[in-house]
Amino acid sequence: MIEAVGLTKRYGPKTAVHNLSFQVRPGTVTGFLGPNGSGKSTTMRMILGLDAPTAGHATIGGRPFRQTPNAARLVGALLDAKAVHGGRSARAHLLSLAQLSGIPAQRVDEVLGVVGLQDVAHQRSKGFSLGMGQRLGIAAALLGDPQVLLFDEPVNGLDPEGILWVRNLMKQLAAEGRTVFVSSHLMSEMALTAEHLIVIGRGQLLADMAVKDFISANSADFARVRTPDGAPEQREKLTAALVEAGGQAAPEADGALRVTGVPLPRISELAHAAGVRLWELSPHQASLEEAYMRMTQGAVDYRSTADQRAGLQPVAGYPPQGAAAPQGFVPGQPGAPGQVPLATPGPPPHPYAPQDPYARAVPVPGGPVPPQQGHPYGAPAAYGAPHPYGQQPPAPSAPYGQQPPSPAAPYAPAGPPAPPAASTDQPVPHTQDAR
Ligand SMILES: Nc1ncnc2c1ncn2[C@@H]1O[C@H](COP(=O)(O)OP(=O)(O)OP(=O)(O)O)[C@@H](O)[C@H]1O
Repeated sequence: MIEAVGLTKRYGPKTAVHNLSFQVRPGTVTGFLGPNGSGKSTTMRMILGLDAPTAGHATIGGRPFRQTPNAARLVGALLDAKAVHGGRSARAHLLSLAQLSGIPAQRVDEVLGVVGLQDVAHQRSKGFSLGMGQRLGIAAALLGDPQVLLFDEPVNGLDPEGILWVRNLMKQLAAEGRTVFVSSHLMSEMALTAEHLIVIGRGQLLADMAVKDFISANSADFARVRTPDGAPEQREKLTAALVEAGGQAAPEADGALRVTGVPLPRISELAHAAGVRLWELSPHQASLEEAYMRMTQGAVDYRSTADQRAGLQPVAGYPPQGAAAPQGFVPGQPGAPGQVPLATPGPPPHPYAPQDPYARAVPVPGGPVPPQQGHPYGAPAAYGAPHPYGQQPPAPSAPYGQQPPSPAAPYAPAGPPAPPAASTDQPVPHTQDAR
């Protein structure tokens, strides 16, 4: 388990993290969310002993990282995919990490296969693309078969197949009882991956709760109701009945009604009583993205403005920015675990456009998991389409990826170095993790 208690970090006048307390428990994927500059990386660095807190402390398994014997073997982390010696091959990089922690070379080849880099294992990492670098960083994090894993933006730069693979990897690692703490800006991905969320804004805790609770606490569900086209009087009749019943009915662009404040069965009864036929009556739940946007509106430091010269306009359907924006965060009021410090009581007005394009991204904890495809982490067989290797500069690192061999998974003595892989245009498959 990871625990932060009153964690605070100041850089001169800048308070990056303020009085942050939370726990990350084993067995579930915990998402770490927050706007740019909110302090996620700083928090992870303090957990890993890379930055000293100004106040408070963080522990992993009950001890500060730096005071844990062989701490580097307890934790695997991907913090900065660029922190790697670009002149080394992927295999040499992992081998050096493994040797520092007494991990057999065989494990290096295993994790190279797990992340789908086996065919480029002997290429210098400075020629790796962003996504390949991420894969190398994930390989380093897995190297020691650690019980605690921290990933800072692990899907950054990955192709769709890679994103799916990382999603299944995180879930599988958590299902094995490990502690998995992962930051991401991809809300739809977090909704599919994490069961629990820790959300921060301007260094302070905004929420510490289950994904489903976070969504229901920060969004307003609604029903879409559609009466027959070409019969506006039907819609008006129903609107009047809904309002009389205490609900709200707002017209949508396509002629449907967005109804709040009246449960679905009651809408049906009201329509029946008014003699109004319905073409549609469907429930809609807000997405994690909507809930997140609503909560963090007041804690966003960096906002875009419309480019007047280019004639660009803000994206339709997104909430107004500035003073009129819904305020989900009260500056100066640190949140308590599980607390949602909304500035205004009750569900705030829905800031989004009538359509709800994200409704299907709503997480269903305990719901169906994408099908496994022969890989313990559910990775599809292929790394992806033929990859333009060597297009991008840097590659990753994960200084804490090392761990001792598990007693249950004895490693064979290191064998001779694998021969350089033949060049291929074929997708590179992930292989099974032989732990
Ligand atoms: N070494 C440093 N010196 C001074 N300020 C720093 C330092 N590291 C981080 N900060 C500041 O602390 C704040 C939090 O930064 P941090 O990188 O932790 O945010 P983040 O949530 O990870 O952001 P992002 O989502 O953009 O990666 C920022 O304002 C940043 O400028």
